[in-house]
Amino acid sequence: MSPVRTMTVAAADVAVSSDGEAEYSFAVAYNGPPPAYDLPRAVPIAAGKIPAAVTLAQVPFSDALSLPMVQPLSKELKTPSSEPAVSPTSVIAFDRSHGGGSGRVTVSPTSVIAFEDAAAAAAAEANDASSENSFSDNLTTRRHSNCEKESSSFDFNDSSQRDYASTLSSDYPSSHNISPLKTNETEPEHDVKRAPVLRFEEEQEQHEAKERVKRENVKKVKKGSCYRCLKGNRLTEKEACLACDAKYCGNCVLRAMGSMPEGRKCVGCIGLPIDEAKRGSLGKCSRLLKRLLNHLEVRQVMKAERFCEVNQLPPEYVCVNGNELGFEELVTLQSCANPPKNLKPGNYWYDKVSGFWGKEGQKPCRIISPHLNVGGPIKPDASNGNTQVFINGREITKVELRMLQLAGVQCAGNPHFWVNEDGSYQEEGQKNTKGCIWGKAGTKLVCALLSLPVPSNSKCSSSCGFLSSNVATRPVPDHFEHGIVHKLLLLGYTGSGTSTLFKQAKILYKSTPFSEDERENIKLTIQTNVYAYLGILLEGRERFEEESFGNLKKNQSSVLDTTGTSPKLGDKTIYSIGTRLKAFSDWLLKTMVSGKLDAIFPAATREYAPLIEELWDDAAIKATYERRNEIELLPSVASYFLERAVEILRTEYEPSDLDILYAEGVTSSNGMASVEFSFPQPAPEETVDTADLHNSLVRYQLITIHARGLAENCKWLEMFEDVGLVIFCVSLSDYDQFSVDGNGRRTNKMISSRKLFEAIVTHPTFEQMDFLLILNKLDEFEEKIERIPLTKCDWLSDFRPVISQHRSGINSNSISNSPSLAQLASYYIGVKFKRLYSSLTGRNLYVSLVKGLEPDSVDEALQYAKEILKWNEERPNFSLSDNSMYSIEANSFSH
Ligand SMILES: Nc1nc2c(ncn2[C@@H]2O[C@H](COP(=O)(O)OP(=O)(O)OP(=O)(O)O)[C@@H](O)[C@H]2O)c(=O)[nH]1
Ligand SMILES: [Mg+2]
Repeated sequence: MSPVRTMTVAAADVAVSSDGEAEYSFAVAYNGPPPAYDLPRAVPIAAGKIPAAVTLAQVPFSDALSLPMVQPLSKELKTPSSEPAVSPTSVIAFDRSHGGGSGRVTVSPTSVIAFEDAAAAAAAEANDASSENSFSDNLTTRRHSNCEKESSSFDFNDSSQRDYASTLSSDYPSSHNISPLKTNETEPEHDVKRAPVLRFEEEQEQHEAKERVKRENVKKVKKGSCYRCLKGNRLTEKEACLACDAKYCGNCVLRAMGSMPEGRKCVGCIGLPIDEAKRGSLGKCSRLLKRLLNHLEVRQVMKAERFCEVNQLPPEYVCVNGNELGFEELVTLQSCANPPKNLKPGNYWYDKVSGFWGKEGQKPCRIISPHLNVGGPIKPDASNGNTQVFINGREITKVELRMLQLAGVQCAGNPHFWVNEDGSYQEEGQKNTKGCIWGKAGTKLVCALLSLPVPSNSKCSSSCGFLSSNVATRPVPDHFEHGIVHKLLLLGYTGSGTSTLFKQAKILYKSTPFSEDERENIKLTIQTNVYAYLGILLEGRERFEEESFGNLKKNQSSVLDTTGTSPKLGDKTIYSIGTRLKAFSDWLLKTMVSGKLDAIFPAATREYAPLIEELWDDAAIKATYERRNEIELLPSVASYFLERAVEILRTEYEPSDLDILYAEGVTSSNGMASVEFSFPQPAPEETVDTADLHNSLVRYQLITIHARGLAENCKWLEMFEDVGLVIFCVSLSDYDQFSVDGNGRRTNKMISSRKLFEAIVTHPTFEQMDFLLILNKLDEFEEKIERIPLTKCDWLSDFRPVISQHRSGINSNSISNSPSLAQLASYYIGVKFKRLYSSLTGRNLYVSLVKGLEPDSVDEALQYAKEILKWNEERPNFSLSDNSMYSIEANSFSH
């Protein structure tokens, strides 16, 4: 018997004759090379004469050899309207003689499966009620998808094929549990009464083929539209089939999915395994379904989805320590106290002593229940470690070694450790426990940063008794344990704005950006800062006072020159203050010089706060503040705080989010900080694609390291080999700023920034990593560039902007159309960095222009980072042409 090829119907027309009976005709569109023989023809037949097959009774798989058959109905099929629970599903067999004789079309009997429950019947009724329109709609839908499918599944050139069968699946439950079709070799022409013989051979392969075809279809429907009605767009709320990912809008989902005996699957996918990528969403009902079904139905469908047999993970898909699991092992693994969550098919390693669990060849991703009898013995190279340090017989990875070192475990001399489930460890062959890896405060945080798992319960803390600090006992989010978080590493030269961006991310994406404790600490930092700003202002006052005296003296001598008399020198200028304030000023400046401001001020606030009001009201301070632009050391942000100095320096002051954003020095005490978040979901009233919803659940971890930490030979950076994207921040307004090193050498800050950038992008850890350059402080830059030329910085000395006449005022109406000087200059700087990056790495740099103090601007930049990560995943699908987004020039800018 020749193999049977499934062919799809390319076009179907439906007409209703005058007597109310539907007439059907089918045609196959073929766009391939001209065949050497006559093509088969589709002959219109009367729908009423199509015999239908009844439901194939539950045929046990083991009975497959008995070749179950769909029996032809003894009576003729009624029209859909008269018999709603039975709908026509046509099978067309093309019978072509060997050697390319004239094609004949055989329309073979229809297979029909009755609905299994009332809900499905109701759905069918609803379908019928919508009468011809919806029915022809459905056909049109299929016509669209099938037209595309045809070219790949129909091969006219294969002359060995004799029979071609095409199933046209209906909206009603249909051929899904009538397994692969095999028709008799020779079908009598127009024999509409004989049933095809159905076999269960190669069921698995056929299912897979069917699934493949469906997936192909899924790809071909216009993006965003419903797979049934072809209407809607990306924003239309939809439900996706768990098996083939076909997406249906609210109007179509119940018709497409019927009673959902296996959860959310199209009727045609019932019996098919789910797409493993969707395993995590099993049993998680969408808003759309909740609206369409009542509470009880939702529960039933979700329960079926989670527990029905066909949706379970096949045990043999999971391989632990080199052994495929058996059914019992899988049950053991999944039902233990602390199972690997969202277990997917794959190869894993499992350290039965400590409970460490990971993907084969990778670092551990979770700590599960120990001592489970699953899989074989662990192999030394299970995680592909190369450190010569072993834990329970497995050579650990570099990142684990780093974690052990940070946890204070002595790792010199290539030790072999025996680590127990509670984290206590000893060297192999020795009796004494040396300590507990979870013992050191902060180990868990380090693990979080390194994407290493931590124990999910407090067992280790109680047994080791070491964990006392806040950090160590803070619950570590679940996703850290799963390692499904995208890491973004934020770096930049001192003062570039990394902390500001970091805080913006917290404020933008966290519901509680700062805890009470953090706010209390930040309050003290802000108050200390304000005293420091006051100190700088008072220092400026002294300078201005001296200058005034100098000027006065000069004036007096010139008066003396002309008059010959010596007028009495006044002992006051506009910048002079009274003795009380002078004493305070002297003391404050002395404290600042000694570097003890931090230590003294939080405590001294209560004592000195009353003086501040007096100080701020003083005319000399007001006059000094007027000239604040001349005080170099006073940061621009100081005015924000100084203008509210009295309020801020009161003990009852509580910083707002904006205060925290503007505050300097609040991000990290030890040079490193991290925050994890998801990009917010769209507002509930907006309807969204489930893919967008999924996106909004993806977790991101933004990690920042202070430039100081980077200076120490970038040694921190080795820990970040699994970062998805490095965000490097440069302050645009640094181009005219200079820093002075210990030897008194002045270096332009933009050049220092560039040097750090060079060191980071050429660091071995980041060899293959993408970089997003954030050109920050655009607001400051826009204002500054009008006053100070970019050429102040040697590196930027070849900036020759072409200023259009429009901009220079000849046609003031067109100003908005021509780029501003700031735009030209910022693009120029971006391109300078792009060229530098490209020359160092051969790759292209993404650039974003940002105003760090504006939330929307930072949001845009971080969303851009998210897109870059997404592109990275999809990159194999992009062609890297000159026009692509990876181009070196300005087209990978975002602002
Ligand atoms: N005008 C303006 N000021 C900004 C912007 N971004 C940051 N700043 C200010 O620049 C100063 C330095 O910003 P930070 O975020 O502390 O910079 P940093 O890189 O963390 O600096 P260090 O931690 O001191 O190395 C702060 O006063 C910020 O308020 C911006 O886009 N525009
Ligand atoms: Mg900082």
